[in-house]
Amino acid sequence: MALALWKNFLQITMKRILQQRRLSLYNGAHGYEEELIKKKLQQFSGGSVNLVKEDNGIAILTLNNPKLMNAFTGTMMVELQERVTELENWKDGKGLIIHGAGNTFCSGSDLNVVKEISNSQDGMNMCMFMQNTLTRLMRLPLISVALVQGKAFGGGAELTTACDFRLMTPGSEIRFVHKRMGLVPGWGGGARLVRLVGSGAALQLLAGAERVGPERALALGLAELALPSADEAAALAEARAWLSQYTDGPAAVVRAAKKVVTAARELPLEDALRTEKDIFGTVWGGPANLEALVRRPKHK
Ligand SMILES: CCC(=O)SCCNC(=O)CCNC(=O)[C@H](O)C(C)(C)COP(=O)(O)OP(=O)(O)OC[C@H]1O[C@@H](n2cnc3c(N)ncnc32)[C@H](O)[C@@H]1OP(=O)(O)O
Repeated sequence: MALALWKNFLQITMKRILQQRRLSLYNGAHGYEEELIKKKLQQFSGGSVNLVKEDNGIAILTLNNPKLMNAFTGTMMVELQERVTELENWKDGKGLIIHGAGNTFCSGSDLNVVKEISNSQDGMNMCMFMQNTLTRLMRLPLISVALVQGKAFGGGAELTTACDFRLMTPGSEIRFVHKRMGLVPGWGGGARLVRLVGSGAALQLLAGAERVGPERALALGLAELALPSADEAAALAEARAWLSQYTDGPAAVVRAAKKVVTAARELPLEDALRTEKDIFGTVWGGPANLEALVRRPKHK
């Protein structure tokens, strides 16, 4: 009995590791040393990344380091990876809202950490670590929203681009300040920004380190909605209500919709079509489909 349980545990663990490898970009073959960089990042503690999974299938992920405008310390980078793993294993999940504590989003990586890992090996490993995490975040079968309150700067701006949607409160700003720090995006925010706003606008935002408020973000297609409330709790309630219109309904169907879009966004057409066929097979004749066939709703 104990042996069977142990074997089952090993199988589940192996499956999980393999799934994470598939969803990640970098492994040892790319010179990436995950354990090394995690050990290094653990040396720079402070703040936390908190996750609350609600019964309605929406999770709230809070970047919590308000003393430093929610800048990412080393331990927060590691915690973000852990929270993403938790979300990958949340089979009832449908939506995700990422926001910052203290009514501001995130001021990027903690500059104290940046200084300590400014050598090339640590920098490359940190870059691959964060790209892996944000790629897995982007590929979650959850509809994700960055609720931008206050400032989303540097790595914080990059994080917003790993979400499906960005909602901005009055007075908030997304700003790729990297150039002013002698940098370019390295957490995948450059590649994602070009796909969101096109190469011309992306170049202006990166090379000009331009401030993007709600109005301009809407015009660029960088944000989907300017929320009316600047108040922290009210804005979160508005974001939850906005997201609910898309997460309403059975988890299997909402998750399948996100998977179809992820495949179409990332794969060449023929591969995307085949993947779409496979995902279609998971809902065709499923409980929601059969129930709808009985109900025969009119889509007026
Ligand atoms: C991946 C690449 C990257 O992310 S590179 C990092 C890019 N980020 C930055 O350079 C942000 C630098 N910070 C700022 O420009 C300002 O602090 C901003 C965010 C505009 C906020 O200004 P303001 O509202 O006046 O607050 P403040 O400057 O007094 O900040 C409060 C305390 O927080 C700190 N803080 C802020 N951001 C960071 C950061 N990224 N790393 C470390 N500390 C940060 C400030 O230094 C300040 O701390 P203290 O009160 O002076 O001890």
